[in-house]
Amino acid sequence: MTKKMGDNEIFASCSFASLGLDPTLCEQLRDRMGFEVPTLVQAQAIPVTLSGRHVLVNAATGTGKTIAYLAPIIHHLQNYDPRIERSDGTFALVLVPTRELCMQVYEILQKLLHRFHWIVPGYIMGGENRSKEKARLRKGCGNDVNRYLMLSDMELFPGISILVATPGRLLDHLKNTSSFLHTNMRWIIFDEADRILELGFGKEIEEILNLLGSRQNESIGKENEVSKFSEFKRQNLLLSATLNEKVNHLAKISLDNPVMIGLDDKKMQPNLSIRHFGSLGSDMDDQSEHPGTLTSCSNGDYNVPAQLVQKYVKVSCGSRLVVLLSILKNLLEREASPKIVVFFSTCDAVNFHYSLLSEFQWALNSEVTAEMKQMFVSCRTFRLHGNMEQEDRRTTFQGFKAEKSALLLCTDIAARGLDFPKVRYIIQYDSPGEATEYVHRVGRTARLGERGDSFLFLQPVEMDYLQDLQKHGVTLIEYPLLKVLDSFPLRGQKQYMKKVVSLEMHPWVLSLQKALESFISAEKMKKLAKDAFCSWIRAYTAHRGELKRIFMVKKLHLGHVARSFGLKEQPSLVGKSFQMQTKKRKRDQKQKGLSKRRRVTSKT
Ligand SMILES: Nc1ncnc2c1ncn2[C@@H]1O[C@H](COP(=O)(O)OP(=O)(O)OP(=O)(O)O)[C@@H](O)[C@H]1O
Repeated sequence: MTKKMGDNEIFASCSFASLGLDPTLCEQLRDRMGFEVPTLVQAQAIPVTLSGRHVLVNAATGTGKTIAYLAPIIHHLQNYDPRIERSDGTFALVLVPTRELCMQVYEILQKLLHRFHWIVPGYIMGGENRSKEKARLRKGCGNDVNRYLMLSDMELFPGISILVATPGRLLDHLKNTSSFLHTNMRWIIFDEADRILELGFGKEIEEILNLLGSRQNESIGKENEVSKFSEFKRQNLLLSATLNEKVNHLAKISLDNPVMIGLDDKKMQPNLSIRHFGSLGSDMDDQSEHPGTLTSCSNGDYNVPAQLVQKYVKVSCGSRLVVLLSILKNLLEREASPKIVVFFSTCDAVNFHYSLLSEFQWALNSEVTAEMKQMFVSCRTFRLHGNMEQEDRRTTFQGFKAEKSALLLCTDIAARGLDFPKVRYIIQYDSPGEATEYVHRVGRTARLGERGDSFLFLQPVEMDYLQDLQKHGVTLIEYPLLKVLDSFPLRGQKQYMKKVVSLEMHPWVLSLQKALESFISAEKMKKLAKDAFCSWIRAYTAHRGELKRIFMVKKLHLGHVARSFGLKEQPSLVGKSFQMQTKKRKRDQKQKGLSKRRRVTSKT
C-alpha cells in the first residue's frame, strides 16, 4: 500500500490480540481481511466496546470504524457458552442509511464470520424483490442458503444473529414479521448516524428504539423477558464522521453514559447522558432545552484526512462542461490507472453525463472521418443514483469496486460510508451544499492514509462557499486550470504561441465546446441534456439557509447553464419547459403530500 502519511498516524502500535480479541477472530482479520494491526480508532474503540460501555465514535472518514464495532460483537457472540443457536434470534442490529452500505457491511461480516459458522449474518434493505430473493435463497444460488439470510425470509428461515438493515424496511418487519425474534437483542449500532437522520429516518429510528425497548431509559433487558442471555446488558454504539444536533439528540436518547472516541473536549459539553426524550423527527434548533449538547458543527472542525489535497476549480458557468471533460482527460492520461468519482446534484445530471462520457468520440482535427475519431475518455464509466433499479445499483457497486481504473458518476447516494478501494480523485462538479456533505464526499478518497486529491467546482459568483468551508477548518487551494488547458494540443500544435488570458476564449475550450454541442444536438442526447438542465436548476434552487445567499438562482444566466449541458437552444425555450416541470412538480407534491424524507431521497 502506498502511503503518504506515516503509518503511526493511522495504525496503532499494538496487535488485535492485545486489545482482548479472540485469537481465531484475530486470524480472520489477518488472513481474510489482510489486517495485521488495528487502526488508531480501532485500538481505542475495541477495548471500550468489549467492556460493554455505550460508545460514540466521531472519527475521520476511512479510518476503519466498521471493524471497530463488528470485531467486539463477533468476539462476544462466538464466546457464548452454550453456543448461540438459530432459535435464539437476533443479537445485534447494524442500522445504515443506504442499500450500498448495507451490502458493504454484510460482505465484511461474511468474511469475518467464516470460521464462526454458527453466527448467521443477514441483511434487509428497501428495493429488494422479496419473492425473487426468496426463490434465490431457496435454490441456494449465490450464497450459502443455510447461513446468509434476509429478514424477508424470516418466516422460512428464522435466526439471523447479526442483522444489517436500512431503517424503513426494518421497521416494516418489526411491525409485521411475527417470527422476527429480538428478545436477545444486545447491540444496536448506528453507522453513519448523521446520514440516517438527514434522510429523514428520525421517526423510524425512534419507533425502532421503542419497539426494541432500547431507549436509554430501557437499556437493560426487560425484567419479564428472561432468557439464557438476559444477564447481558444492552449496548448501543453510534458512529459518525460528522456531528450535528440530530446526532446529538440520537446519542442522548440511545446511549447511556457513553465513552466518546475521537471527540475532544472542545466539541462537547459535559453530561451527554442527560435524558431528553424529544423527537428526532423534529428540527432540533432550540439548544437551550438540551443542556448535554455537542457543540454545533458550525463552529467545529470537521474530520478530513490530513493527507488529502483539496483544490477548487474556479470556472464560469458556460465553460463548466468543457472544463470537467478536460480535467478528466488530464487525470486519466497523466496517471496509469486512476479511479475517479464525480458527484452531481441530481439523477438526471448523472444520466446525461454518463451517456456523454460513454459515447462521446472526438478527433483533434475536425476534418477527419467518423471512423478516425476516438473516445474522449477511454476508461470504464459507471453510474450510481437512487432512481436506478436495485440490481443495476448492485452491479455498479460491485463493478466499480473491482476495477483498477474507472470513472464513477454519482449523486450523494455514494457519499457516505462506501469504501471503494483505491479511489484517487474526487470531483465535486455540483456543489455539495452543506459542509458535512463536502466532507463525506471527499472522504471517498485518501482512505486509511492513502493519497487522494479532491476538486470542487465553483463559479466566480459562488466563491463565498470557500469561507463557509473555512469556518469548519476546511481549506482549499486553487487548481491551476489555465495551465492544464494550455497543456492540451490543438490541431497538431503542442503549445499555443499566444498566451491566453481568458478561459472562455481559450482555443481548446472553444473547440471542445463546439464538438460537444454538435454531439449533443442528436435527439437522444438533447433530451437527456434538457432533463438534466431542468433538474440541475431545481437542485440549485433547493439550497437551504445561509447557502441560498451563495448559490443564488437569480444570479444564474440560464443561457450559460444551458451551455454547460452542451445545449445550443435559446434559454427561454428551455426555461419554459423548466417552468412547466416546476409547476407540475408542485402540483404532484400537493397531491401526494410528499414527506420531507421523500424530498431528500428523490434528489439522490
Ligand atoms: N486494521 C486495518 N488494517 C488495514 N486496513 C484496514 C484496517 N481496518 C480497516 N481497514 C480498511 O480501511 C478502509 C476504511 O475502513 P472503513 O470503511 O471501516 O472506514 P470508515 O471509518 O467507516 O469510513 P467512512 O467514515 O467513510 O464510513 C477499508 O478499506 C478497510 O478495509
